[in-house]
Amino acid sequence: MVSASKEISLIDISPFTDPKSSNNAALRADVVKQVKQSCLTHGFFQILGHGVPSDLISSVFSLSKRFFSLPIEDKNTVSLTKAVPKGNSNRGFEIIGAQTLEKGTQPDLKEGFNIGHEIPLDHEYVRQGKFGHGPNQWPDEEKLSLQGFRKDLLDYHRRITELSAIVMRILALSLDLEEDYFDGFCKEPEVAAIKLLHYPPHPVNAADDLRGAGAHTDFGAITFLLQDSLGGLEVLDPHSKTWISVSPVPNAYVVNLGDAMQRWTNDRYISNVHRVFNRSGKERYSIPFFYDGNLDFPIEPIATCVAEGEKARYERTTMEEMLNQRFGQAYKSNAEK
Ligand SMILES: O=C(O)CCC(=O)C(=O)O
Ligand SMILES: [Fe+2]
Repeated sequence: MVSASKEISLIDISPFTDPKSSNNAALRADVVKQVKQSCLTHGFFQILGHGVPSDLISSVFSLSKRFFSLPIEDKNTVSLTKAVPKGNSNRGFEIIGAQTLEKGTQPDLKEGFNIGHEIPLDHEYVRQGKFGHGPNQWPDEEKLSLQGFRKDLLDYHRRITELSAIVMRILALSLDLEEDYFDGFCKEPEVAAIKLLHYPPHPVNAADDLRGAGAHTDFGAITFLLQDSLGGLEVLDPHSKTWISVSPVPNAYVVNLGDAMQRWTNDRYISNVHRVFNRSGKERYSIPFFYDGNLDFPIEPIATCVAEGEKARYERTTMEEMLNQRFGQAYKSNAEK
């Protein structure tokens, strides 16, 4: 059963983004309280007042639609299989079925395009063979009528990275930490990545084990998702174990916590299970941004999240170890088939 999403709060974070209200302590405290409540219950909320320009959001959506509507041969000019270093970079276009996010289901009915911070081939993460890292692949804008693709996507990457740092500050405050507690986590935005996604309509007679995106939790710290007006994102309600559909709100971000946040908070905050079915009968587009910080940043329960007498539920690990393991699983389950 899927119910509507009044459970997922819509929070105006402008007291943290708009200089006009940013010295109003009461408004800021109210935002922190609402965010905390959402993190404790669903690990999902939506935000408005985020400051990312709506014309940039529209442009990124329309570039994404133009890209995915190209013939497969054109999309394959920037195929993930051509990314360098070979086999180790996840920058570029991935075909329908490249990922299987839920074990035991068919490969996901979605195609994607991964774009990260612009890094050169001699960047230290690339030289060290860190998984997923390589230079971006850019389509030929003139030939494929994608003028502005690179500029707008990089602009978007910069804006959403800035927003992520602000939301991490709100999260730090919600955990009774200094506002700048997580600042070191994303000193350099190499790891944070945009994923353009396209979901064809879910076939009416599809087998039971077909998903747009299979049930999963997100790998990193926090995800900022733009979804179009069609809906289709579902979040598991941890109490009733029913699926809640996340209603699209124009220009709002769906924000959800990833596994690193659940570990930091010793399970107080939830990295919640979610999935996608595009039952709209139309082409669905969404744009997640995965805010995964510096690879060597330690991930272990934070002292304020472990009460006296309580045990830390997780060993110390790093962002790199967490990402390697989860990425490996999501792509490996296909390779094994
Ligand atoms: O497309 C969506 O609405 C969600 C995608 C998602 O959950 C993911 O890529 O991790
Ligand atoms: Fe996700």
